[in-house]
Amino acid sequence: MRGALDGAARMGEHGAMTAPALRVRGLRKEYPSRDGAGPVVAVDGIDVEVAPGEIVAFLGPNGAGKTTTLDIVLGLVPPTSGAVEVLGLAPRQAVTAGKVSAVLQTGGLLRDLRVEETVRSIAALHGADARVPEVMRRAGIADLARRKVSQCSGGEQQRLRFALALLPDPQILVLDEPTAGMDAGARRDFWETMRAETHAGRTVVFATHYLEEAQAFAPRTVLIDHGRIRADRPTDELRSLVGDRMVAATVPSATVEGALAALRAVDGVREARAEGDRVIAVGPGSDAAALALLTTLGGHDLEVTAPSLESAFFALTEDAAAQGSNR
Ligand SMILES: Nc1ncnc2c1ncn2[C@@H]1O[C@H](COP(=O)(O)OP(=O)(O)OP(=O)(O)O)[C@@H](O)[C@H]1O
Repeated sequence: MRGALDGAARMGEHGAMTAPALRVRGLRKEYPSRDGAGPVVAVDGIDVEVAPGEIVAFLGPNGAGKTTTLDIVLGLVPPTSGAVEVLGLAPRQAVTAGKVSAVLQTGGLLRDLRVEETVRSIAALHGADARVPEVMRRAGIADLARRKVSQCSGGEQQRLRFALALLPDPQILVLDEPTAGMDAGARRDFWETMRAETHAGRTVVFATHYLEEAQAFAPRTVLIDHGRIRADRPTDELRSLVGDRMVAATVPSATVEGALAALRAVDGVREARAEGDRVIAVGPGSDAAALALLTTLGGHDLEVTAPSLESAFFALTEDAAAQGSNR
C-alpha cells in the first residue's frame, strides 16, 4: 500500500504546520451480531490521512465498511477502538464548529416541507440565513424552491442535502454515495456542481461503488473491502492498472475495414478489432473513438464498457502477486 500517512501535516501560509483535514488511526468497529454469532467487524484497522484541500474517494463494494468509517468521522457512531481527528478536533467538535458537514445517503429531510423552507429552517440553526440564496444556487435547486420535498426526485433530494451541507461553509465535505439512485445524467450533473465547490479549496471525502466516479472526480482513491484498505493510490494509477474503457458500435458491413483503420488512427486507441459488423476500440482515447464512430464512421448502437470495481480488485491482486508484495 502507498504510504497511508502521505501528506500528513502541511506547512501553512506562514510556515506553521497545519493539521491534516482527517487523521484516522487503527480504526476498528464491531457491531453486535444480529443472530447471536460473533460480532460483525465493519471496520478492521483503517489508517488513513487526508491533507487539507485533497479530494479522496473511498471506493468499495456493499458492506465494505465505507459508511461506518464516514459515520465515525462525523461523530455519528463511536469506534470500538482507534482514533479519529478532524482538523485536529474530535469529530463531534468539528461538526459542531461547522468545520465538517455531510451529504448522507438517505434520511434527514421532512417530506412535507418545501425545498426553500427546508434550507431556511436548517440555516436558522446555523445562523446562516444570509447564505440561503447562495447555497441554493450553488447546489442547483434555486428553481425548485417551492416544490415539496416529497415531489423531488432522488437526485433533487440529494442536491437539497448538498445545499444543507454547504450552509455552514464547511472546510470538509463528507459525501456518502451522494449519487446513489441517480441516473447517469444526474450523476454527471451532480459531480459538475461538486467540482465548482472543490475549486474553493475544500477537502472532499466521498464513498462510492463506481470506479468511474472516483476517476472523474478524485485524484486519490482508497479502495476498501471487508473493513480494510486494500489500496491507497492515485486514481489514475489504479485506473491504468485496471485497464481501459471499450467502445463498440455497429457500422455498415462494407465499411468495417475502413472504420478499423480510422479508429486505429485515433489518438489513444490502443487496439481496434471487428466482430462481424461490430467494431470495438479499446484505450484511453475511447471518448474520441466514440465521437468518430457516431459522426464520421456512420456507427450506431454505441456501447461503452468501463472496467468494473471487481476488475480493480482482480488487477490489484494480480499486481500484488506479480510484485511479491502484500498491497
Ligand atoms: N448498525 C449495524 N449493526 C450491525 N451491523 C452493521 C451495522 N451497520 C453496518 N453493519 C455491517 O457492517 C458492515 C459494513 O457496513 P457499511 O454500511 O459500513 O458498508 P458500506 O461499505 O458503506 O456498504 P454500502 O456500500 O452497501 O453502503 C456490513 O457487514 C454491515 O452489514
